[in-house]
Amino acid sequence: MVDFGAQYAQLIARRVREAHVYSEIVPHTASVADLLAKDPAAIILSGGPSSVYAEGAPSVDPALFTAGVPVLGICYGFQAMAAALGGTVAQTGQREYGRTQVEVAAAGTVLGGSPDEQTVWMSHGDAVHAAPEGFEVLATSSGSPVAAFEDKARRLFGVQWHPEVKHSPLGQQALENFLYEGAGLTPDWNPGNVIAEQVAKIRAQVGDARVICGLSGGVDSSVAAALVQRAVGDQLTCVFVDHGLLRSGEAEQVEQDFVASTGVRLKVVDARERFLTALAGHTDPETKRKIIGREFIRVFEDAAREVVAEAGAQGEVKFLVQGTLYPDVVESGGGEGAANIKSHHNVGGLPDDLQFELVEPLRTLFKDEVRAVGLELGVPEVIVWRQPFPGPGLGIRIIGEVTAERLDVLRAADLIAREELTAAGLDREIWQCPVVLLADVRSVGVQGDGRTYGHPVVLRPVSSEDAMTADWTRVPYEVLAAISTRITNEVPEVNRVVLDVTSKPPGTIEWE
Ligand SMILES: Nc1ncnc2c1ncn2[C@@H]1O[C@H](COP(=O)(O)OP(=O)(O)OP(=O)(O)O)[C@@H](O)[C@H]1O
Ligand SMILES: O=c1[nH]c(=O)c2[nH+]cn([C@@H]3O[C@H](COP(=O)(O)O)[C@@H](O)[C@H]3O)c2[nH]1
Ligand SMILES: NC(=O)CC[C@H](N)C(=O)O
Ligand SMILES: [Mg+2]
Repeated sequence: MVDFGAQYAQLIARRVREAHVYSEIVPHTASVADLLAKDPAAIILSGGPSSVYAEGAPSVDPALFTAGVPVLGICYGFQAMAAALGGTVAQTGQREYGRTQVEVAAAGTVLGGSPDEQTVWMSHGDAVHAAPEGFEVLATSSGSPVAAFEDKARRLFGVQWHPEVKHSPLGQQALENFLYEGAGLTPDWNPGNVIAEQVAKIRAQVGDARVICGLSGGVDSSVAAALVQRAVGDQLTCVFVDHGLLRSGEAEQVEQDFVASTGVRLKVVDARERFLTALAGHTDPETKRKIIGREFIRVFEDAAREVVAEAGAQGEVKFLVQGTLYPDVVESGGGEGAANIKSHHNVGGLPDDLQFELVEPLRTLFKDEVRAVGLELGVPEVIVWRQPFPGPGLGIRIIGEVTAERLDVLRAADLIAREELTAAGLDREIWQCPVVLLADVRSVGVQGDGRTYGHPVVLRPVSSEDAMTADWTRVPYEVLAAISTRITNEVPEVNRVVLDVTSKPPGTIEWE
């Protein structure tokens, strides 16, 4: 898989794993000779943020297409293939983000088994206007005159959409068509045991040193902690930071669920003052994220010193375990040439003077893979199926400055939304439902015959498999009504509840 700076690079690699074919990711800067030296049975060109016709945009050496290796281009990779072989790529003026219908004129190889029309997930502004000579156009959409093509003789294939995302229902089938039919591969590779592999790696990295783990009680850090515990046992101390940006009841719940079920040593740090002070006066989302990332590390440093002192030992804790997943890395701009969408506190938000060596056994995985590992490790279902909650917490759900009063307002509204969604039995169906306080926006209302001038909150229920793409959840009207009524009745500062009906892309899940 050649990575052109795709948000979805690991996702493609992962879908190939699911198809029982081994895959490796290489940066687009690798030469054709380097690529061919790996003796690939097939090559996939990923999407990416550039426009092929822009100056300095990564291009594909046409020699790649005469090497006799089957190639599938996806989005940018599709456009780059078209441009390299003499087709035309330009802006259509009609951008396509999210759910899109494509008309399938001919199934060809990759679209084998497709109906005449299929739903796909798109994310592009450029389009292929004319396919290169020798290519058959397989599909079109309203914004993509050429949405898929192939040259069967040369075994070159391309699609404008993203078959690797779950929101393209026939996407996996298209990838498998390419791998099995287009490239003639046999699905005979099996993922090595992630657990055994990671346990061995952790032991090799850590040796007999002391380790701390940032534990939020969420899925990722719980599974990471369980892996590290299996690897190095009681060399591990978990550190839970109460930064004041947590939801109602969260700190208590973490102590209860996690410690009770795992017996891991847990240190709880009350850092509420520290975070609030550091965040005072800041409104820019990236600034807030970086402050939060920095403060987390400063708290971990203090905690590490205490862990050593409490054990009556000498020296320092060198290793910090984090439950970092691949989406955190790529959204922070950590993929090969990938754009920085938002700096996740645990990756892009880390301070430059970080002294810890990181232990991140889940760094190339996605949430659903992590859940599977968690279940296999015996992590309890209440934890494995917990909805994600971002490390920066309510700090990135208050649009504007974060203050203690605003946090109280948001916590109250968030608790009501969670209670009603749980009562309606929607917890598994909904991936997560951020409640966002538009703290600098006010609107006029009337309550008890009096005028109010309060704040709106936004409900952002989304469904997703891995947070890379998402759609807004069609929550039944009665449930929305119950949430709205309760919030406006019970939270005096809020006089309006609105629903976010944006998919990802173009939106992200969190507002900041
Ligand atoms: N309150 C916290 N205290 C200590 N560490 C934290 C806290 N919040 C987040 N972290 C660290 O940051 C990492 C990333 O946070 P993130 O929210 O992505 O993962 P998670 O909380 O473990 O899982 P989930 O995505 O299910 O919420 C965590 O795995 C954990 O190591
Ligand atoms: O630990 C985290 N630290 C962060 O800085 C962060 N930002 C977003 N998220 C979570 O990541 C997923 C994707 O979020 P977005 O669509 O908003 O980018 C969603 O599940 C978000 O809740 C974070 N998690
Ligand atoms: N997701 C992509 O690969 C996008 C390709 C290109 N940047 C476009 O907008 O068309
Ligand atoms: Mg979390």
